[in-house]
Amino acid sequence: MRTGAEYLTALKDAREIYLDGERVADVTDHPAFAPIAATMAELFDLAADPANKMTRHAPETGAEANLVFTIPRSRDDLAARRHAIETWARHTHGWVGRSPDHVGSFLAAFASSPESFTTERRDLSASVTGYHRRLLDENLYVSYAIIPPQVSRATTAHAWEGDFVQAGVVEERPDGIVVRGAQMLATGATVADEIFISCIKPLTPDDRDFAVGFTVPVSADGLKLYCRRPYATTGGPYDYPLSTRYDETDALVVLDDVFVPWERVFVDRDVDGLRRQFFTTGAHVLGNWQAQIRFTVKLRFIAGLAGKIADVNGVGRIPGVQEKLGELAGLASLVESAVLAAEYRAAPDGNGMWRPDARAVYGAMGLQAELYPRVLAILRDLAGGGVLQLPSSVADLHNPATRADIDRYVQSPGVEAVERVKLFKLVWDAIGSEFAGRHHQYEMFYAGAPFVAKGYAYRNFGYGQAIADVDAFLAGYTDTGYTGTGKTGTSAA
Ligand SMILES: Cc1cc2nc3c(=O)[nH]c(=O)nc-3n(C[C@H](O)[C@H](O)[C@H](O)COP(=O)(O)OP(=O)(O)OC[C@H]3O[C@@H](n4cnc5c(N)ncnc54)[C@H](O)[C@@H]3O)c2cc1C
Repeated sequence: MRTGAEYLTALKDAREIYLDGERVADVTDHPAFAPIAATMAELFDLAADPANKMTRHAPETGAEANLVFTIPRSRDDLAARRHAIETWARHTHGWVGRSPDHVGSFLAAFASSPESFTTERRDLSASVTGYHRRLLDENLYVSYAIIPPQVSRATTAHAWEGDFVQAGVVEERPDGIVVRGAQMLATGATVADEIFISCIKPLTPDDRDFAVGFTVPVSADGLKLYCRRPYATTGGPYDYPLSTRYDETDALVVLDDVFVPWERVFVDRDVDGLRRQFFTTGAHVLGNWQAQIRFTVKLRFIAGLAGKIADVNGVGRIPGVQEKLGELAGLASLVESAVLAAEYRAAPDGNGMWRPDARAVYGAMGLQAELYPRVLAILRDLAGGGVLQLPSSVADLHNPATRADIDRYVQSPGVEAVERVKLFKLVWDAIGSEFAGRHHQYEMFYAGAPFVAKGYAYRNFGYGQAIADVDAFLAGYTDTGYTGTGKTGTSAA
């Protein structure tokens, strides 16, 4: 199994990353990227340690592989997968959204359904299964960019001014395709091995050239990453304990005529193929189950922060405060329950891949855009001004001239200043720093805009059965009395 050190060595390649108008020479020693690269390396080391039970035999390769990249073929496999995902998520307390298990889950599900990548025009099934074997063998970190750049949402790319703003095929060669254009928003790509580029937003037949799915090494010729402002450099670990460790960085991916060989192409100018890729294969539900497992861990951590603030501030016994903590506990438990319900109601699909229950996964995902802001609001409410009644940085604790005042005025019963300041700086990094603001946006948008996430919940709820139950009830009486035919008490299976 690939170790963290091996992963870090592999990042020292010719990747073209731009930050503040300059090209980044080496992500592993750049202050904006080295911390998250180190965190990802820790994840690979965790997976490689047999004590963590994160590997299992993969029939596709005949060797031990990282469990999070394998195809779940039984209920036990799903349970083991959840444990492995939790092990990684607990390491970052849920603050790293795009750890390698996210896109890895999509890729595993793709490979479970090779026929979804076969059309009369082209058979790309061997590309998908071959790439999955590489993922298992090489333990790769793949990130993705599957959303068109936010140019206009009034139309799709074919109607935009300028050719190939969204990534599309400009040329076909005997050995592959040449891709030009951009795609958003590749979280983690700066420190990934490879990027999966595709489009999950619905396209029209006129967008055929943009209907692609393929992987490229981050160091591919012509591939550029334009990063947003980094947060890892905001301050030190005491002042910004989350920013300095877990800033995944987000980047716009630009492809300047990047050549992609056929063995890396999964969907080639096939609008329906994109839907099959994400939905017929079960990739979307398996990948987003990972996201909800990770979210569960983060919510428990936030609940822990809230409970600790209440303790330190001496308000934990007040019924009104317990009500707020109770609401937070309820929200966290709801998501955890959805994760477990998805596993409990999982079933094998036609290819024998066990799919987490879509209603449970999408039910939680559909609520996330309201749930996360509510969770933050409760934490803000409990924190009060404590997150601002803080020294500007740890330097004030190190200066004897200021330390005495901080020791005297920024403490709580049984909690020395250095510990109280530490806690409240952590809380600020969760609710108020730029890192926190990005996380707020992330949880609302990572699976699509809120209206999109609710669309999944709507379509997978089983409204047909729910409406049929109401119809059956309505049929049980008329304006003259009971008909005797109405069934009550039916419920969706
Ligand atoms: C921090 C962060 C990390 C991300 N990481 C990744 C990643 O790793 N990989 C990746 O591929 N993507 C990633 N994304 C991108 C994410 O998938 C998109 O943000 C998401 O799909 C929504 O698209 P959009 O941002 O273009 O919003 P838009 O589609 O432009 O929507 C923005 C808003 O416009 C309104 N709106 C637009 N269209 C409609 C409509 N038809 N009906 C009703 N209202 C509408 C809604 O208010 C909507 O919320 C990330 C996003 C964020 C914020």
